[in-house]
Amino acid sequence: MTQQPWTKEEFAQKLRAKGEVYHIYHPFHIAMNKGECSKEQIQGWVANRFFYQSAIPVKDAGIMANCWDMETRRKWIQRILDHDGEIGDERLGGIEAWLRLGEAVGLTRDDILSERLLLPGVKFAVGAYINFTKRASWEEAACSSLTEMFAPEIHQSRLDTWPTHYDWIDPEGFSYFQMRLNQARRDVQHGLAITLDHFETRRQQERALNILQFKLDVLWSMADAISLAYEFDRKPYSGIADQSICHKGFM
Ligand SMILES: O=C(O)c1cc(C(=O)O)c2c(n1)C(=O)C(=O)c1cc(C(=O)O)[nH]c1-2
Repeated sequence: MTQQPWTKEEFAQKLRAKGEVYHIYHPFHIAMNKGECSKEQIQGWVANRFFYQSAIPVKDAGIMANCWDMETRRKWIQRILDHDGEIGDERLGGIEAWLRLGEAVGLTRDDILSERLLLPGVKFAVGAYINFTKRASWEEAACSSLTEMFAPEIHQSRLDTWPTHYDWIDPEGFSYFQMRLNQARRDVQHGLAITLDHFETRRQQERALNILQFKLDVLWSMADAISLAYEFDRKPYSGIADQSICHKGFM
């Protein structure tokens, strides 16, 4: 027997309920916001998360390349500009703001851009996200961005706790988190409207929940890789080879 679709309110509620397994609850992130991370752990997280940051506009350009709806593209393009910044606009793009966060935690730009601290596990998780959004329809890809529903809370928790716990971090570095509060809320309004309209049958709605779970898995896997390397001191090839080995390219 085919099950009745959930109403839009019920469906939105089910999507929001997925926040229960957001990476804000990952032990590494909990420790980070309690002030329990060392400088090296914070640096490892910032350098690795940079790869996610720099992948976001590539991911969004891929979504736009699959999208024949002009109204959607006119809104979606803003996500690329938020991260890349606009020529002639003195506001920081997200990628530049993240590089400044890197400097604020004591890394050089080269430490980050050279990818020498990048962990293969983080790279694979980010690659899975990019590849999913390339293959999926733009509506499904939009749905996969909905972990952003939960992101303002994690950005806010960093703004609330880091300045006291990590007073060695130059506060200028926090502007990325500040900027994302409103940008993420606006992105979510758009992504959620697409999702609620597109996934109509119960089967489709369940698929949307599965897509959101996929994205939660991406984020959790990144945190796992960072935690293994920096919390449990088990970087890849630990004890057998140079621990900064990681293949280049191949996305
Ligand atoms: O710091 C975080 O925990 C976090 C999480 C997420 C997320 O939930 O995907 C994003 C961001 N930050 C972020 O800064 C960002 O620009 C972003 C874009 C997207 C996306 O899927 O399109 N997620 C996120």
